[in-house]
Amino acid sequence: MASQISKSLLKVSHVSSTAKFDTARRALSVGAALQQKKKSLLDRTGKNVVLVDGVRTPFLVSFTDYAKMMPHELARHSLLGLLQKTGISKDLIDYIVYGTVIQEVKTSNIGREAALAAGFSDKTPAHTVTMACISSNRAITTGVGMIAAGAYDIIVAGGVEFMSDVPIRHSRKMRSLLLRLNRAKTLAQRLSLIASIRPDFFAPELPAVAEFSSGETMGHSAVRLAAAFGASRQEQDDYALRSHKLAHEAQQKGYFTDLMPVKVDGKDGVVDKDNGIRVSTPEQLAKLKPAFIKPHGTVTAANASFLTDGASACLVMSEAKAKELGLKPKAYLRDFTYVAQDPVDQLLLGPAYGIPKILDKAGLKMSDVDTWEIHEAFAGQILANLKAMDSDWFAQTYLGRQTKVGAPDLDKWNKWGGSLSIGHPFAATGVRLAMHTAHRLVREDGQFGVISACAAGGQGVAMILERHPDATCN
Ligand SMILES: CC(=O)SCCNC(=O)CCNC(=O)[C@H](O)C(C)(C)COP(=O)(O)OP(=O)(O)OC[C@H]1O[C@@H](n2cnc3c(N)ncnc32)[C@H](O)[C@@H]1OP(=O)(O)O
Repeated sequence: MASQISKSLLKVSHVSSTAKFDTARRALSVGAALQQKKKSLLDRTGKNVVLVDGVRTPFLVSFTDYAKMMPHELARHSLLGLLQKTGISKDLIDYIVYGTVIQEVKTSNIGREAALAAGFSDKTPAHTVTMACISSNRAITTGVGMIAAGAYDIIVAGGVEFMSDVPIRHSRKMRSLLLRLNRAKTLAQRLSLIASIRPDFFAPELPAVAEFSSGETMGHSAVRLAAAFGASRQEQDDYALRSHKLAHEAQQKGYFTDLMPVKVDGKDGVVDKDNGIRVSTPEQLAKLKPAFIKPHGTVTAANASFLTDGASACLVMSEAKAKELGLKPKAYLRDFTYVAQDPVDQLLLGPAYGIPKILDKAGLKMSDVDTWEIHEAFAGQILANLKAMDSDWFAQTYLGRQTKVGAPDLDKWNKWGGSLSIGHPFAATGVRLAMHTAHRLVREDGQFGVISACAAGGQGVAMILERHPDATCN
């Protein structure tokens, strides 16, 4: 199994640079229309909900060019970028659903603050969702639900994450003291409280990218998961290298058409590229020390997703509404499901549960899927999910199936890189997955794309997008 994956990875990085993309480009250049090879999927909503288009800011390694901004400002850029790209008037937007994971305390409903900052009417409601790394998937599917319920017609969904500035709290002892100090009625009470301060009160509480119920960091969990499924350090490094190579190639070819440049105050020019894509050599990767469990852990800074700043936004409505407005949708949002499992030993296995569930629900086979866009939290997590899906034991023990789900075709898997290379601003990633799916379906002349991601809390999402006949990859 291990060597099969490694061979496939090598094959993918070779194939991606040659015949397939050239064929896709030729097809595009002659304006080839969608040739549906398979039956269209059933519309479950009665509204034929479509993803009209979506954008994102460039994803930047934290503490780089966005470092002095606030998260709602970054989110504002994505909202304005979406209006600019689609040409839709902001007055037509009925509702905004926006994701974030690590909340800036001053802007707890960041969707609302970002909308106001972007000049949306104060009559446009907005709420913020949080579901860890799948928060913007949750925002999109909340929008689908609102449209299906007939509550609204036109929804903006998206997400932002800003790891360059996260809330750091005083210790519990200090917080308690400060709150009591605030309520003290006399000078004597105040002085007595101040006199009770001890040095350990000053130790701050730093946020960790960790699971609340177990206290374990995501990275630590990924090391254990990779070990449980026998994903070696070499395999993880190979996968990470593949991700960076494919992202670099896609970036060079100008495929990231969902990017909207950001002008950062006080800086010359604009930020117009993701800055975490870094193709290294296998030797450089092999030299890196374990990042989480020392000295034997297999997860390093290079085979883990890095802390990222970024925001995204997309436009969702019924197909009829898009037609009425003269908009050309990119994809149908055909189906979705959420899964949840043991947050300790199966924290990052969302795709292994979500993918078979959504395919069964939609009546599709693995071979019907033309593009896979799967969130890469860690290379070891991706390999563990692939191995779980290709295991009869996993299928029988955990999925209640007689036989394994099977291994997806890696020639169709994350062909423009993924979160390991492009970056992973937690709540913004879902829209990036959706837009890469929609655009790849056009470039690769496919019909169905599957998105899946794991999330803290042991949860996960899987979605099916179907290419829209009017779709372009711009
Ligand atoms: C559901 C979910 O999505 S869960 C996932 C949630 N995400 C996470 O948990 C984020 C995980 N990532 C992290 O916490 C951090 O990125 C870490 C801890 C892995 C690494 O952080 P840092 O140590 O600050 O990384 P840093 O960028 O300094 O890299 C460390 C070293 O690796 C090197 N390095 C990093 N990437 C690469 C690469 N692709 N190729 C070669 N070298 C690399 C750096 O150059 C650096 O080398 P140096 O020490 O000689 O300067």
